[in-house]
Amino acid sequence: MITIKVPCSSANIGPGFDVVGLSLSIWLTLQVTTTTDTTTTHPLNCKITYEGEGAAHVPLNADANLVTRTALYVLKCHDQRTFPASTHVHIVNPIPLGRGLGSSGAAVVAGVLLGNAVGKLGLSKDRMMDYCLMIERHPDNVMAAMMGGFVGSYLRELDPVDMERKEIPLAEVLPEPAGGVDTGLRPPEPPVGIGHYIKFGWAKEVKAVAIIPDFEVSTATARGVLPEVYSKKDLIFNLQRLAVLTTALTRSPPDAELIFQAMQDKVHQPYRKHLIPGLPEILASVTPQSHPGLLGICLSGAGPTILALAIHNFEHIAKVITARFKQEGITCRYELLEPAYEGAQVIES
Ligand SMILES: Nc1ncnc2c1ncn2[C@@H]1O[C@H](COP(=O)(O)OP(=O)(O)O)[C@@H](O)[C@H]1O
Ligand SMILES: N[C@@H](CCOP(=O)(O)O)C(=O)O
Repeated sequence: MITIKVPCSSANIGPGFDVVGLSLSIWLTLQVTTTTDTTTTHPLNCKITYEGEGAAHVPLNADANLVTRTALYVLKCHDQRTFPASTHVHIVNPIPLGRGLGSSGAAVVAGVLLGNAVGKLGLSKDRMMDYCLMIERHPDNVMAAMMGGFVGSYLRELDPVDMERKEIPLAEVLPEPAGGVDTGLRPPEPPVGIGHYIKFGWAKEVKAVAIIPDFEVSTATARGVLPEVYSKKDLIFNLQRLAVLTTALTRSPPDAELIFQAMQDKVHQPYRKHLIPGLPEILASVTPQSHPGLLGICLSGAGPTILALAIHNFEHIAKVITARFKQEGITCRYELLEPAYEGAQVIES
């Protein structure tokens, strides 16, 4: 059996829009075996079973499910048109979908690892990132999920030929489901070295409380409300804070006042407030002064999850934010999470 484990992630951490990501301790797991049911043949040789978040609507056909569709992309780039005969992929997914905890990033990373493993391709993690970035085109979630921990990344400026390949419409990279029928087309291979990253340190006592509302915000929708251009003032506001934040979160004991201010943002959160009722009030009212133990608070990824970084008082902080959402008629659950330092793993047994 091959087991593939990929952590969820929280992108942005306030000012680091599309730049920083923190992998966290909720794990998407794939169990890959050979199916014993030889009476049924599955399209593209792949039987999918699924349990966990979104089980009622996540597709179970290999050319539609994001995990196996991604794996097929990697396989087809290596002239393997299907999964090896009788592949069975059992997906266990505790990452809530569309909540800003990087479920799609984890699915893409898991899919690339799956393609690499079943196709026996021997790709490095760095090369696999290129495949991930052809599909999820902001690096923060996929980089953190693959590499683990608190990660900063940038996309290299590509030469015009590579840029053309990288900008190929997503529909050509991941063609629409063809009902198990192979279109015969070889998909575009990624340029080499699209994304580059560095792992920051992390003060061990800092934990992440994720307050997860019971509604979804698709990342595509939440990117659609952002402006095309920003003022110099707002850009400098974020850059100043991000420069301080990445080191402030490594220091022990953490400086709550410094971190709280360094987690302020003017690039994405203000524009997303219409998608998340109560967001500005929550971000402004939960502070280290009002809630000892709190270090900083932000929208997790594109939301609607709120991420509170804290060193103690976790339950109280979660309950206060949950109560504020309740005033808006929104119910929440919360999880106390730790960084997933090791990132994505493939275990063969
Ligand atoms: N394990 C999975 N298997 C299949 N599809 C998934 C999985 N995880 C996420 N997805 C797809 O990704 C979508 C959510 O992506 P997105 O809107 O980017 O939100 P998130 O913030 O959770 O990444 C889901 O609606 C689903 O289509
Ligand atoms: N930088 C992206 C991150 C999206 O994260 P997700 O977990 O909501 O998919 C953005 O803010 O759009």
